[in-house]
Amino acid sequence: MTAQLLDGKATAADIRRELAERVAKLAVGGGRPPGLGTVLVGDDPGSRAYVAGKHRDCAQVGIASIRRDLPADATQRQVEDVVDELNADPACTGYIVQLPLPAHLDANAVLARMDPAKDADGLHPVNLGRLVLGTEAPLPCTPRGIVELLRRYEVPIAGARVCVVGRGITVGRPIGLLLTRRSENATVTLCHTGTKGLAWHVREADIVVAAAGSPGLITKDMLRPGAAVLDVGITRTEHGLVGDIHPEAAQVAGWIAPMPGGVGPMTRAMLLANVVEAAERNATAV
Ligand SMILES: Nc1nc(=O)c2c([nH]1)NC[C@@H]1CN(c3ccc(C(=O)N[C@@H](CCC(=O)O)C(=O)O)cc3)C=[N+]21
Repeated sequence: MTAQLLDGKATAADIRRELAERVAKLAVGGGRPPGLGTVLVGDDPGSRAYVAGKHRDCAQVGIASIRRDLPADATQRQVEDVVDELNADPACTGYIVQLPLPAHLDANAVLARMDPAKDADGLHPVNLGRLVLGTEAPLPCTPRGIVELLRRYEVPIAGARVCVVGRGITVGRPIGLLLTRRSENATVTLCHTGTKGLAWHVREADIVVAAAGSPGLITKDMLRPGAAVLDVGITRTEHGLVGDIHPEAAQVAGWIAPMPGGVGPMTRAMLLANVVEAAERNATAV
């Protein structure tokens, strides 16, 4: 038996087509067209590639894009000035600050300075607070992409036992909050570097979300046969990109979202969805 593919690449393409229609409707309504800003500091090749991908996605869906690149030695003040500028720019309806920022910068202070209404990543402290409260907010893109992918392939979520591996702010921490809402109703175990008996926790799970950034961490012997397994890890090695899920896991899993082609493209599609939704909220708010 081999696992069914959770095809993030194809699903993200479907979502982009749906969003392009919604953007066209916004234009008919005479509202302001959505515009996504990106703030990139430094010249990490991975970060550059992601940001370039986001601008290509925008062009495809009809979202304008605004790009602000700063040198690796930019000061806190220079980055915050760009944040202030995008907060004030009416053409920028949503934006992201590409993470990680260089170590000399205070990323939390930068995120907190954003206008929460323009936070396309859902990572502003006010929006993370809303996620805890369960009130309306832009949702973090990767967790939202994972839920959307599971829904479209009809992987049962309600009542499922989910094991999340990794407690990062962009994936591990928020996905537990999302999946335990009443509308999803999963039971979530959050594992991390302090977890004792990781294999035992993973083996209990109907759904495994691997977001640790540890190549090949999840092996086939750890999995419950038939489990849905989503690879969110990306490590750059001399052999190319390597995920957190060992390739042999596909022999045991029921569903697999691979890296590449799984959660990554969904993350990008959800960023676009957050921008379009913010623009729709603006259109009805006037
Ligand atoms: N403020 C902020 N928001 C983010 O959402 C954010 C971030 N910072 N910093 C970095 C991580 C990483 N991330 C990815 C998005 C798409 C792919 C993606 O599309 N991956 C392709 C392959 C990519 C490749 O070939 O390099 C795939 O999995 O098929 C990967 C990684 C968003 N992040």
